[in-house]
Amino acid sequence: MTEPLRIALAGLGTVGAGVIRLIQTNGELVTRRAGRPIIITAVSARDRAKDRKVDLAPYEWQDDMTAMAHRDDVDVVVELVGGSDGPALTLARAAIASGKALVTANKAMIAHHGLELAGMAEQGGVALKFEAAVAGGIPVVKGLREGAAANAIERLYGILNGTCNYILSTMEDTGADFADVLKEAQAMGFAEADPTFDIDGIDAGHKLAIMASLAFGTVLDFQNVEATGIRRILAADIEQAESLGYVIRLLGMASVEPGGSDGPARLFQRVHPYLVPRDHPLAHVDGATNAVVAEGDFSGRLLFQGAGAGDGPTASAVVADLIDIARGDTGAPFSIPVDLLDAVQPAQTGHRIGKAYLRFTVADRPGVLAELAAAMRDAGVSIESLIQKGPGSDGPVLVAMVTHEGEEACVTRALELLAGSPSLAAPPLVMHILRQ
Ligand SMILES: NC(=O)c1ccc[n+]([C@@H]2O[C@H](COP(=O)([O-])OP(=O)(O)OC[C@H]3O[C@@H](n4cnc5c(N)ncnc54)[C@H](O)[C@@H]3O)[C@@H](O)[C@H]2O)c1
Ligand SMILES: N[C@@H](CCO)C(=O)O
Ligand code: NA
Repeated sequence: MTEPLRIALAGLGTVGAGVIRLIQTNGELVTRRAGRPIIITAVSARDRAKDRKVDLAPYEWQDDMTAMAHRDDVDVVVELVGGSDGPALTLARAAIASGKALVTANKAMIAHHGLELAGMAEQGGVALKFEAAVAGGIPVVKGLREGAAANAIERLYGILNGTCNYILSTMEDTGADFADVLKEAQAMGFAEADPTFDIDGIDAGHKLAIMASLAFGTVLDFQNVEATGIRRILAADIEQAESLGYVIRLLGMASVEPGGSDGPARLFQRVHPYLVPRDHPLAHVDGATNAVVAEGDFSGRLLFQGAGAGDGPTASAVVADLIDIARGDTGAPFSIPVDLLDAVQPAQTGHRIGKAYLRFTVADRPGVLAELAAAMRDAGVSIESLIQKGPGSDGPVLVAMVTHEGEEACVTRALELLAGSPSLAAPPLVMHILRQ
């Protein structure tokens, strides 16, 4: 029999326990596909006594997880601890430095330190794999790195955070407000340890930055992802978007803008709540599901959809990476060797053309609509449709507008003109509209 691939598992929470369950359940199938057995030699987590509903008896327990990086009976370290820095990063560096392959589900660590780790892995001739880090069980890293590798990717976008999608689609179905549904989403177990990472778009930003590097061959640049989350979305926004023919989804969106005579190419990366036309496939992605669209110049539109989180789907991605390693894949983790990735500046967004949804919370008195309209006129924003919805008493009313296509800078200018106006009872909300 061929030599087994021996792995050490650090972190036995949702994903770690899922990996053990998968290997115990599908071991034979995994061996046949990998061409050799994948066996767990050692495991490590914070609390040895905890009941994880999986049998840990066959594996050696190791209190010091970093020591797993130095064991002679380990070929691959699987990091399922989490956190961009701290023990996860220490372990990852130690594992690669001592010639082990590394598999991780840790998008925060890869978004912050992925290129450093990939550079170390390339130099050491070992694999670094992170399929589980981006959209959980959906094989989107493989999709971009392998399946779509022959294409220039023109645009990449998608629903990258299950918690936010669950919140938005539940608000849509039930009319409930954000705060109530957030509590439900946390109880579902998808939310990050710090749920602000989910609802402020940071988690989606981690995933977008990783995918953008894979898709465009650019230096991974999480710091320049422009991220806005979903905290300020009201049930009324969802209702008004619906009456205008849209649903609201938190999307990550990335593209490379060609340089031309204006200078070198630039990388656009944005996480933002978008209005998605009801006939677009992403409008039908509900609950905690993720979906990624990659537009290749030869492949056309590719849509990857499935569970972006949860023990089973995420374990499926981790073990798929282990199977690749067992088969001998030690290719560049980001598809192109780190030294050859293009270093690009972040895009300027003011000149981007698109439609926007603007929501104003205004005092219910004469002249307010005229004031909004005048600001739009003076900033060169053309309004396609407008809905006014009020409480029917003296309270503030909501005015929602969809603009015609125009430069984002014009919308920004209109909001500047209205800043500080006593007519506004709350800061306006702007959402972009997805271009088909
Ligand atoms: N849960 C999901 O659905 C999901 C999906 C995709 C990616 N991920 C990523 O997978 C990783 C693990 O997520 P999870 O949901 O399984 O987390 P979890 O909190 O359920 O488990 C974390 C595990 O790491 C251990 N751990 C934490 N800090 C430690 C320390 N200092 N020393 C030793 N052990 C320590 C804990 O004891 C626990 O066993 C994270 O990077 C997460 O972002 C999770
Ligand atoms: N918190 C993440 C987990 C999967 O990465 C989500 O809600 O999508
Ligand atoms: Na994935």
